[in-house]
Amino acid sequence: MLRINNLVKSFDGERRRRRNSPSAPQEARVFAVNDVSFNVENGQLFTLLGPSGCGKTTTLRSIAGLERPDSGTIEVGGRVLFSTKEGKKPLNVPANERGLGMVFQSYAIWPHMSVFDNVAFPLQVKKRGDRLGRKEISERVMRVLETMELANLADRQATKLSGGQQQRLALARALVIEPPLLLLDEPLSNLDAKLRESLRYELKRVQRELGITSVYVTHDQVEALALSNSIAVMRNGNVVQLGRPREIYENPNCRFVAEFIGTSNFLSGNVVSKDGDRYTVNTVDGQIVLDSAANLPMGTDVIVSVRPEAVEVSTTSRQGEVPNEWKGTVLTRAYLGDSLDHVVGVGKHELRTRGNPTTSIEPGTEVYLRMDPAKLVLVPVD
Ligand SMILES: Nc1ncnc2c1ncn2[C@@H]1O[C@H](COP(=O)(O)OP(=O)(O)OP(=O)(O)O)[C@@H](O)[C@H]1O
Repeated sequence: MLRINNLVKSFDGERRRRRNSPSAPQEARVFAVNDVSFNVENGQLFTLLGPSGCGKTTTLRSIAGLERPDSGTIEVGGRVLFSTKEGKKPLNVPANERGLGMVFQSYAIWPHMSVFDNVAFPLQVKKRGDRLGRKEISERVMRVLETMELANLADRQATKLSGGQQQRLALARALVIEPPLLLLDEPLSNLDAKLRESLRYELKRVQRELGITSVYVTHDQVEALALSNSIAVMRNGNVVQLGRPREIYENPNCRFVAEFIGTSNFLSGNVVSKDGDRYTVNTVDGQIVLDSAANLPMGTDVIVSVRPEAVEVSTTSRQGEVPNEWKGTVLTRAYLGDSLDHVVGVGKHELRTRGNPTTSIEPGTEVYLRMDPAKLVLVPVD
């Protein structure tokens, strides 16, 4: 449904020109999007995830037609919206002719209109040939309002809605034109945590029910994991990893991704032996064995990423029965409601563990940490 190929968008750097030195050099151009390619299948929710400034919004705005890329191609449903293919005339379909649905962080509903009119407006301003009759508009608006659970508020003035209802209205307005592609830029970030969580599921339900292909921008990894069929993790204008949520969480391909998605312990070491998929890694505090499909030669410097939930903490030893048992001392613990974290000092390392809240061990206690080889991830050194 959506194909992005080799998209590049740069901006002028800041001109450090002072009044007394007008010839001061301009800073290098900022490559907000630097050779980004990805495809989104029909009916999928695809998320661009990354820290502030990594190029998510610029990618989305380029798809929307609100930024003019330097080069690349953008295709929606087989229709080329932007292209700078060599030897061909550049093509750039204006934003208002792309027919895409957009929802932004600031929901920008029209305050002087009712809920119904807000949703009807995009249909009423369609070009004469494409315009629907009054009855058809009314039916379509009410259908979308029902999906968004706003039908009973159709006559209410838009400003007299709660934040969550206003955001649902913004979504209804984007959906009513039945766009081939829906673009969402941090649509939930203005809402409080509880509302954000409930709207997240609502959004997923609507997206799945309507089968609408969507591109979602967020810096919130929990939101990305909960909502997406696929995630592209971005850094400095590049996509560093692209995959399904579980793949990205369980098999981050570099330290940046492992750090950005969830919490991880990192153990530096080097490969001392390899037998099939089973690696042995030496660290300053002991050996670790783990399973990895990576193909790394002996002596390679690596990082072993250990998710807190992959570490079992216990006051009794099973030395000799299971691999990867390390002895340490509990430094702190934190009760998180549905789980309990211990931070355990082992030599030079401090490892965070996460487990059932019924296991709570006093700081200062000597404990044994056990790490399941199948749950550890070998991450190449960046
Ligand atoms: N109009 C502009 N002029 C100059 N630089 C810009 C412009 N828009 C974006 N940039 C720069 O491009 C880079 C990517 O910005 P972008 O807004 O796409 O990032 P983002 O990942 O969406 O960040 P955020 O989550 O903070 O919105 C940043 O370094 C930003 O400063």
